[in-house]
Amino acid sequence: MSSTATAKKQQVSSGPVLDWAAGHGPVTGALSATTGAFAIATTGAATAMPPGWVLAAGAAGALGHTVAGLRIRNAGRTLATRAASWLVGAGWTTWAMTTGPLTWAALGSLATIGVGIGAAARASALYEEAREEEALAAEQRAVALELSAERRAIAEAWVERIQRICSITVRVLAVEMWPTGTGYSLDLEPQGGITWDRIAGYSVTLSADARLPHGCTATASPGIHQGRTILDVTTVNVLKEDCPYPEDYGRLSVLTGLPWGVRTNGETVSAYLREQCALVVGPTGSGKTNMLHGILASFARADDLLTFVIDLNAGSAGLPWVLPALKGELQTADGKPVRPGVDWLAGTYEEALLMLDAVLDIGLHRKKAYQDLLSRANTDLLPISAKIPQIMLVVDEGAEILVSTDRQMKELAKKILEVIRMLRAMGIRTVLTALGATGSVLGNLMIRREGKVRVALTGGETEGMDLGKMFPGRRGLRVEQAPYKGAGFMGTPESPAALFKAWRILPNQIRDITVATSDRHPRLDDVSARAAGPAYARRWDADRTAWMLDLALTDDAAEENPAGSGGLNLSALRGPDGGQGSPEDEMLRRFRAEIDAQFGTTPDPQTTDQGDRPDQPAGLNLSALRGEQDSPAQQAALAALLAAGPAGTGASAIARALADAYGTTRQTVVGWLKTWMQDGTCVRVGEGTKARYVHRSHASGD
Ligand SMILES: Nc1ncnc2c1ncn2[C@@H]1O[C@H](COP(=O)(O)OP(=O)(O)OP(=O)(O)O)[C@@H](O)[C@H]1O
Repeated sequence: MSSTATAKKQQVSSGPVLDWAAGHGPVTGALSATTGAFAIATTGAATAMPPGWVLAAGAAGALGHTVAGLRIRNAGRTLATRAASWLVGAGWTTWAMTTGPLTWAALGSLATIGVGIGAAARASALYEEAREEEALAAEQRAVALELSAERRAIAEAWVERIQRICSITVRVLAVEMWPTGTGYSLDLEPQGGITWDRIAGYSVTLSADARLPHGCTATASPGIHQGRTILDVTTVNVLKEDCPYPEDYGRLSVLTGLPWGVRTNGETVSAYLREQCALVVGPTGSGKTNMLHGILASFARADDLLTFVIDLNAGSAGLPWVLPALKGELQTADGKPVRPGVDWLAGTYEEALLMLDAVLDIGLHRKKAYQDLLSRANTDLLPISAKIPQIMLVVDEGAEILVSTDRQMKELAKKILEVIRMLRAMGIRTVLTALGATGSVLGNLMIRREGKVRVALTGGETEGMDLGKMFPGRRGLRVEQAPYKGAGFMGTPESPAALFKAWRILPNQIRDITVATSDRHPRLDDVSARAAGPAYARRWDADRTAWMLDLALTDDAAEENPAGSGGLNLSALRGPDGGQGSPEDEMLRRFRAEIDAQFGTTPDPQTTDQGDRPDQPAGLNLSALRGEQDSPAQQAALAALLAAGPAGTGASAIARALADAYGTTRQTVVGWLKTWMQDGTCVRVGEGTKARYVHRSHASGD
């Protein structure tokens, strides 16, 4: 008894060993069947295997495949083809075993059977495929039928409603259900040359007639051409819910749009500010400050924007973006200090004036200095990039500054308007906020013309909220449609004014974004930094940022000691005799030293031989806050200065002396020397490259 036959018998009876549903292509299937049959026939003939066994195995094979085929719902003809292949194969094997498999007749008929099985398998595979596709298509047809029944019902209802209420006959060309499930859009063709604004005028009545829930609207806007209208119908009030600021802090660009919130259909609404200025109106409590943080977040995420903020209300709009970094509370993943999320923050009139003068100087200088670049690029718009960043000037309650009658405010207003009027091409744009959309704010031609990105946060407030003036030509917008904090209307040249919700952004997200975007902020290009001069370079100096820390200290002190007699005392803000610093002092000192070393935007003039004059500083230089005398390196520097005697010494010589022991850079020594000069510890003799520093104990004797 041959072992092959036994094995085959075992396989047939043991069932699970064979996978009857195992896939074979027509060619491999036919090959496998014929070679298998031939092998069994030759072995069977040689070992005198009873031919009946092969027939039994063939019948079992046919049965197994039929059962498996039924299970996966193969077509009848596929089952028949498979079963027939098994039976024909088994029949040939039985015949060949009795008559001898190695004859021309046996081999020829086996080849013919192989070709036959292949062809039949191919035909049944094609048939199965076609069957599957047809089943799928039928399923889709059923879904589409159901959907189109719903769409048809919507279309019919709106054709009837518009006819009844507006007396306008419309044809509905399409109904698109929003993927968010919060409404749908109708593509309408009003008959008789009627335009979209006629339907828009009936928006409120149409919404009421459609029994839309509160906060939902039917808003008409222009379609693909003048004879078409899009009617957006919201059926779920998404404005009521909080929309948290998305956790993706990915890279943005002013050229590709800055997302500021979401529409009622869940789509993101973006501002394109390369050429446009923006106006954000919101009465107290409407969520304006929150929205401003969302805007600053979008600017921080862009790698071709630098943000300058003016907030005369104690800088509160910009402080959350600056203070945590300035106080050294933040660190990047690799332990580096973090750059503030805005590049310049002015909280006082004087600082705002400095900033505006610098911005105007930058703009005017860019016009001259980039002439070549503009002609090479064949454009009159400065090509903005990470190398030549756009400056976004954000002025909180700026619209109120523009209409103020106060002398100082008028001075600022004049400069803000100059920026808006003259510096579009040179990549300087503004975002102004206002408490109300009143005639006095929107009466300004410059704002109307240049500030077409407009946001009105209503918070349900109707006073001073003239939506008609804010979004001229856009009918059917009513304050009552958005009575929620952070909700309102936003319109841009690209996206007509409609309801939207500003993302809710929390302080910890501001900190996270500050960290995540720290190494993404561009540097002010050299041309601009030179034009802006010391006003820009020294924007983080102690005397100019003291107010921020004072505010923080006042807050901390108030918390710790209501009487106001305690609290933190940062040695950076003290005189040299201030004594030991707290851990906060140390952190501040380290932050300033590192940020000076890493983020110098332009060379600090005191680090160049000729520029050793305090009246010509440049670069992000926080050294003025380095007043502490408690670091060993600084003590060593002081000792070197003393040791130099009346002849004095230079910053380079001191840095060289300290380099090995402390790794101190020349820039750091320059900072110490400057502080010592200011507090009288040393004096400078000589100018330019001949400048030497002499300790006061030697200088006074002369
Ligand atoms: N987009 C928003 N989503 C949800 N809630 C918001 C949103 N914006 C603001 N709020 C809520 O409204 C409150 C007031 O917001 P915000 O301080 O931004 O208003 P404001 O208009 O600047 O008011 P004020 O001028 O008094 O500061 C917030 O504390 C928050 O609870």
